[in-house]
Amino acid sequence: MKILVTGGAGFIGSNFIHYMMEKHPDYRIICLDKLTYAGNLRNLESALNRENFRFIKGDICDRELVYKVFEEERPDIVVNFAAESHVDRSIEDPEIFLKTNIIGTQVLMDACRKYGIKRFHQVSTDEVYGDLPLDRPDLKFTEKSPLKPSSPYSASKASADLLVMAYHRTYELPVTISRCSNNYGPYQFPEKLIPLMIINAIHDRPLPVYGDGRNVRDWIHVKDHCEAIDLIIHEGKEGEIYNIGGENERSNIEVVKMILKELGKPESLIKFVKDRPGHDRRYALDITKMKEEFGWSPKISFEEGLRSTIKWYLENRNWWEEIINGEYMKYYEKMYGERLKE
Ligand SMILES: Cc1cn([C@H]2C[C@H](O)[C@@H](COP(=O)(O)OP(=O)(O)O[C@H]3O[C@H](C)C(=O)[C@H](O)[C@H]3O)O2)c(=O)[nH]c1=O
Repeated sequence: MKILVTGGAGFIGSNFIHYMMEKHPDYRIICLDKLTYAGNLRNLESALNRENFRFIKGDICDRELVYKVFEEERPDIVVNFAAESHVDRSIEDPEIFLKTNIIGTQVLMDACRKYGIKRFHQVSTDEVYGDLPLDRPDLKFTEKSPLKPSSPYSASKASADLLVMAYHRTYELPVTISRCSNNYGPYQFPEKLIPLMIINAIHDRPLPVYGDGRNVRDWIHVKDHCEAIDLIIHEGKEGEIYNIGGENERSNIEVVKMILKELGKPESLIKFVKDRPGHDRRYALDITKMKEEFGWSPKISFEEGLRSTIKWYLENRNWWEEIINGEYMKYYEKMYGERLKE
């Protein structure tokens, strides 16, 4: 089996490659990644010298390159992780989100049509459904919930999902889509809540919590997400959408306090800052379909997963010090400088 993993040098993509290499050592894995600010070849260090692994630097929007990769490798399965994924950045500058997340998906699917494929799997997000109110804990999104994205990022992912379903209906492309909740774990770029808070806390820097900190996210360890995708690409039904969630809803302030406690740092580091525009209140997924079709449910508890993630960041300082000593601090200053002064 040959699997083309796009965006495989990013957080979830690289975790997926590690998961697959261990689970299916006989598979050939080809990683196509543009190596944007969020991609890092160091995430793939242990895979790079394996014979059954090939890394190709490139953009999924580059039709010529994508067709060349298909011509050479003839993958059986494509798993599309390649995406611009940070909501705050999409609010600052939506254009690249539309290009990579929508046009890139189209180019990949055109290649799948041209060269033939057993499965095209689109990695999507629970954000396509929009948000839920805090005072209705009984409500959750199912795969049939309407799409109502709030940010340019989630609108781009929802658009791509629609395109994937259209390619299935019109061209009978064998597709599946998974919509996952908030991931955490090793190799996550420190612009996202959990790694940003861990790294700030280690440095005794203020922890910028948006708004009142009561927004709720459903957290899942990245390894549980990878396991679910592995099941869907092999056993999922063509044309189907699957919600993947952690059944682990937490307010942001609760998560931040857990991180501080684990690191032995004071809560006085918490600083409430100006809210994110259009900030989604609560995400919650109904994962009955994954449970009933595959007997899948998340295995890693949040307490255990968060502890091991904090340990990973403490033990891999070189990894993130290299990041924060680069362009990162410019981004940080732009996003948080003013807000932290207010
Ligand atoms: C970076 C940051 C975030 N937050 C809040 C904003 C959110 O309520 C929550 C998580 O934020 P983050 O940007 O880490 O993730 P989401 O906006 O929930 O979106 C994430 O989860 C979905 C499923 C994806 O699909 C996105 O790709 C992924 O980025 O913490 C703060 O309060 N302070 C901060 O400094």
